[in-house]
Amino acid sequence: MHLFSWPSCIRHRRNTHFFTNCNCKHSLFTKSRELTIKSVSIAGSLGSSCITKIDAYAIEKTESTLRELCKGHVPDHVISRAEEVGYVVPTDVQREALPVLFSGRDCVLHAQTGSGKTLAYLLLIFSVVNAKRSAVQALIVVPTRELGIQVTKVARMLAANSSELESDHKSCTVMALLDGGTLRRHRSWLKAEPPAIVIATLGSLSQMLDKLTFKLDAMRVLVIDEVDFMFNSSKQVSSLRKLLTTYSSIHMRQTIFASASIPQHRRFLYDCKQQKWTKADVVHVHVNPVEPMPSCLYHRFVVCGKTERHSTLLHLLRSDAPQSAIIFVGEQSEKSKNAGNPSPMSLLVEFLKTSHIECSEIILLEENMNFNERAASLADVKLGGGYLLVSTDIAARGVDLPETTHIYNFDLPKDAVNYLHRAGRTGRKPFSDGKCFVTSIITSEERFVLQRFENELMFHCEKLLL
Ligand SMILES: Nc1ncnc2c1ncn2[C@@H]1O[C@H](COP(=O)(O)OP(=O)(O)OP(=O)(O)O)[C@@H](O)[C@H]1O
Repeated sequence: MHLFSWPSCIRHRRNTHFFTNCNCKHSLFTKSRELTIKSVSIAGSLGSSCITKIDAYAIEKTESTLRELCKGHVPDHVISRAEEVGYVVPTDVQREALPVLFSGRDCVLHAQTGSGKTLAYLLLIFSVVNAKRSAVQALIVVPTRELGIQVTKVARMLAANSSELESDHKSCTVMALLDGGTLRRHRSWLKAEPPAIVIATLGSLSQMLDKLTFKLDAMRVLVIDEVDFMFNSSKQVSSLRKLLTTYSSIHMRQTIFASASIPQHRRFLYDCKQQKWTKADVVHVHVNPVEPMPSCLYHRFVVCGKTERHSTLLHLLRSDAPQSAIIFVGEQSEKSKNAGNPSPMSLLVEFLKTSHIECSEIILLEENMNFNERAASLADVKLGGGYLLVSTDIAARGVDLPETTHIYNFDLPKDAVNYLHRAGRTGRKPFSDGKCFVTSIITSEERFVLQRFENELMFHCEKLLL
């Protein structure tokens, strides 16, 4: 055990909490209970002498590999597929969650954006489903079609036969049942040869369940991704409760909730047990509770007048010269729509296109596009090369574009949770220490809003002078 010398203000350690004798009332939390200290930061109001970020030290941590973690649980060909695409070393949430998941316990995966929660629950699913069984055995529910397309892609990649050696192996079938799809084809597929794994948006799933064309009696794993969003969006919450308590029972399934943000998580865990959304012994795997956002993110803000937002953004794009960036724009108000005004998105894209910025591709993604246009937009982004994605918050949850290095809040998000998820669209390379930038363009009246986000999410936002 090689403990390095803690700052003098650290008085002593009890279990996994550190107490200080500073009068600035802050305390230091380790990241997890195995005394593994990867990087901890001092939370709370800090006296200047103590602002130190204690650098990464692993105490007694022998790095395990994904293959070792999954041994005896996940079929070898699935692990080989994961290794082929670079998933060799587990991320923190995978290292902490997989042993709990393989034990069969219900689990709430609560870890930063881009930390690998998707792979964690997919590996669990592949350890449970039997490809030879013709029945839906695992169901993953997602809030948006875009996230559903992405999770389906990873699931199908893991399910594919990696080489001829496994050609006798029947690979798991994966169905995407997403809003905007023609459910007729899905109905015949479900009747003929039910897939082992289904990824669904709640709207499409509810339609199929209500029409009894979708049977859950063989379901062994139910995953609700972006769970806080699902419970908070009024359109979906009644269907979600029905799915959790009527269409299936907690005793017949392993339930997994995943999100990077679970506001008032103690209350949520209490509700999970009370409402019988999960079993009473559900495990809350909370990785890095003192840093809700990845430490590689560098937060900045620029103050400008209401009419200077476009020119300020243009200045930032020219000085940052990002190869791949996402610009988040607020949704158009109903009043503005009814007045027949052009959307802020289209005005901004028009401005950027006529400003000849050095960026190959300006791509638009917003709610009032139809599903095929939305899928085409994201497909354009994934084709490689640089991109400038201009989007509303539809791209804020779960969308995985690892090449993104810059996020611009052209309009501030409506709350801290949305700030966290927008910011989380960058910094998505788990083992890279590359810096990623989150820049907000605000008026002086909005400064207090951003300050509130800083307090809630415990981060510091640097003022940028152009
Ligand atoms: N073990 C791993 N090794 C290397 N890369 C990984 C590993 N696990 C996941 N990744 C990559 O990390 C990125 C983020 O993974 P993922 O989308 O699962 O994160 P997440 O926690 O679900 O994020 P969000 O909360 O934003 O949905 C993806 O590009 C994924 O390919």
